[in-house]
Amino acid sequence: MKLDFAAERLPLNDPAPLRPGVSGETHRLTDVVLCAPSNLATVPCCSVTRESIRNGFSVSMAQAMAQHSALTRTLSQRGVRCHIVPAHPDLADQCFTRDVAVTTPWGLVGLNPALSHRRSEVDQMFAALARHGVQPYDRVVSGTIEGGDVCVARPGLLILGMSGERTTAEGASAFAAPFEKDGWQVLRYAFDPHFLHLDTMFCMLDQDRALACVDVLDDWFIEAITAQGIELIPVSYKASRRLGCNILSLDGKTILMSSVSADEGSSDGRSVADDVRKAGFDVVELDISQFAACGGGIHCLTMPLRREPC
Ligand SMILES: NC(=[NH2+])NCCC[C@H](N)C(=O)O
Repeated sequence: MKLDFAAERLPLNDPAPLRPGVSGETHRLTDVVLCAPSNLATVPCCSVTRESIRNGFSVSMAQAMAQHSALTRTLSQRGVRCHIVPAHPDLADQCFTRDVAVTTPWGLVGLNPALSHRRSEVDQMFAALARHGVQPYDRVVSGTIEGGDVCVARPGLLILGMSGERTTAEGASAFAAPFEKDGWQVLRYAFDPHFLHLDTMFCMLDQDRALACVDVLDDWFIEAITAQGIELIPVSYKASRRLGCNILSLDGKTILMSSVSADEGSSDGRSVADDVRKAGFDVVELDISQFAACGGGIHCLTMPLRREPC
């Protein structure tokens, strides 16, 4: 079934149009924005994709479309409304909707991607949203910032990654301003551009637990997170490179994650999914190998538009 952007959910005369709002990464997800990978290609703009190219990988469009459909179907089956942005032929990374906008407690904020080939993705998403009455609340125009570096962890705590290449200190500050004004604590984490985005190394599972690639995260960051009462479930570097850390929490209980197998780099012969299951979560594993080879996982493929409570 082809899902048009919000078509069935947001009739023009809808008395209660969708109000974007997210105040925590693990509140119940009701609405999410995706974009089909119709034009997915290996752009050598991150370390993982460059490795794929070196290894002779090229995208199988049939597999990418099938994997993305399975993701959309899984979300729909779990009661999440999927809003699909039309794919533009010039935008090879457009399926990674996470990076171009972030929903905050006050509404949708357009970001300022660092890479020129990703900049117009913001306009594409906003045009699709506008056709259904959803308007952005703000847009970052100073510095650069990409959504993979933004973790609205839980009410009162915002975590921002800054590699200096994708997200700069200036972009992070511009995004953080309304949070700081509202009294949120903002944790800024600077790391090497090799790791691309914060969400390749750190993702919230529920209010008090997160997956974390402790091998590569700085000690001070691990301590700062732990001091927040957030327990870390470790993910190996190899598994996080396969986007094993890059998960989507549907409600703090159900986790959509990649089926990275144990021999692709998990500790003690267990997969990351095994560890998350053991911690008591309901895990749904999906094959996203085509996207992982292009540097993005399930967190990158999904841009939450509303979570409740928000
Ligand atoms: N949130 C993320 N980690 N997104 C991954 C984006 C991957 C994409 N190839 C890029 O380099 O921009």
